[in-house]
Amino acid sequence: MQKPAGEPEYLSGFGNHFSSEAVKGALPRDQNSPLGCPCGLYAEQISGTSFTTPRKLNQRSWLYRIKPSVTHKPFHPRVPRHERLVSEFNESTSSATPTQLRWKPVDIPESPTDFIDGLYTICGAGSSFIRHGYAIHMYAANKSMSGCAFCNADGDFLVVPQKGRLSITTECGKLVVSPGEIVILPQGFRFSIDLPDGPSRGYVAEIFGEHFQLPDLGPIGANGLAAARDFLVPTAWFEEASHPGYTIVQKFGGGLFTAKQDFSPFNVVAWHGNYVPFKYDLSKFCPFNTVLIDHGDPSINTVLTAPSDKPGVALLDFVIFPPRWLVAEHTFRPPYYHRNCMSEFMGLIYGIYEAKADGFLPGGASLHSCMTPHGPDTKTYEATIAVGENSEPVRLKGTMAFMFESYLIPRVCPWALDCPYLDANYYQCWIGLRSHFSSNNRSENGSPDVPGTTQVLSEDKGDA
Ligand SMILES: O=C(O)Cc1cc(O)ccc1O
Ligand SMILES: [Fe+2]
Repeated sequence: MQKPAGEPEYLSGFGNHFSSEAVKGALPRDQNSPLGCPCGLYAEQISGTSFTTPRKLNQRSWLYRIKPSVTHKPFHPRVPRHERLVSEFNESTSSATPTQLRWKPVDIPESPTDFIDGLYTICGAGSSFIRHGYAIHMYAANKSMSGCAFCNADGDFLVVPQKGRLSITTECGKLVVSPGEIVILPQGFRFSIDLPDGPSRGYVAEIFGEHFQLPDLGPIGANGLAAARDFLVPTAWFEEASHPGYTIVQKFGGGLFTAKQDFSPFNVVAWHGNYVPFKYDLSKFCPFNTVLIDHGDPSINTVLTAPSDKPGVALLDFVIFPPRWLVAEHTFRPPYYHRNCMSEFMGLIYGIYEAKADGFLPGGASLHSCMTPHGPDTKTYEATIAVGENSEPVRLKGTMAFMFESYLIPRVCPWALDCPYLDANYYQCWIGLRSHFSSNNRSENGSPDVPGTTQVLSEDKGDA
């Protein structure tokens, strides 16, 4: 159990089978569904995987609640319609473009806007109906949700706040999530988001038909990257008072539906299981990197991965670029120029991203789709070359960028392509890259005098 200052109580661990009770004795001890539950509660199971999913992947929880979720009036399409949420990506909802795209941070709306109304889809692939694919959304909001809870039947949300804390009430209890932390809100859980700091902005990856896992560590060994014990899960919390006209807002196939009930859905007195919302503080990440030469692939910084059916190929990886030491010798240290069969959506939580001297701002975003060339901008390239061979170890400080990377190629929503925040001049950041080619200069760094390089190489050979 942990209780950071000003926060609710949490349980810790990743993939554990947790138990929590807000009233002692409320959790049935010997079975899941007794004829009469302790304290007169109703037993209700929430399944995050099919009943027959293999045990090591199976996720479900048992909630013991004052009234069951089913006690509500019928669902109706929400009026007015939310025009900018998409969960099926095809010609009618979105378009394909290989162009490098970059967005400036959006302004926080002036009119009252809660998390639901402030959420809008940028891009995605596949479909929530066939349980395969993902959507990338962003949100900009200024007001707490009131008298309503959100429930996403389509997929799991991975929320990356960039500005403003999220105080989230879930059926399992409360989570306070600050910029620099992330939260997973699994498919089907009801939650309500308060904004204790007012203006709030951030990013959301939604995955269909999968759940996030910790990546395998391979030769890294048993420790490193995100540690299981740093994932925090809420403890049971409930409200009992009647709530006439309480609204459940259900996202179902990208559309929003509402249903009325006369009580709060946060009426779970006790629960147990392994299907739970959780948060993670990115500053706890233990990065690994090259200690001699070259720039490692970004997969080394994977926090969570949602696998596809193909080994090593992600439906969606969540990768971060945290503060760390850059020490590589005779190496171009920023990210290399590249084209990738995977598609890369990036965001910046704070600071400056190592591949972009300017234009990629906190709260902004970029999309480099399948095989679209990208890499450091001209300023970053020139500055790196100017420092040259004798670069000392450098500590990247005060920065947190991230990437959602997928093997499915995203289609982009029309409002994301038409909006004033799209940086029409993005391509200009590379146009200044000049040719340094000279057939007379064959030294590896393109410079005739390379202090130290030859000596270090021959010392290495001598040791072997
Ligand atoms: O494109 C990017 O900025 C993301 C990225 C970072 C990196 O260090 C290596 C490869 C890569 O795609
Ligand atoms: Fe990249």
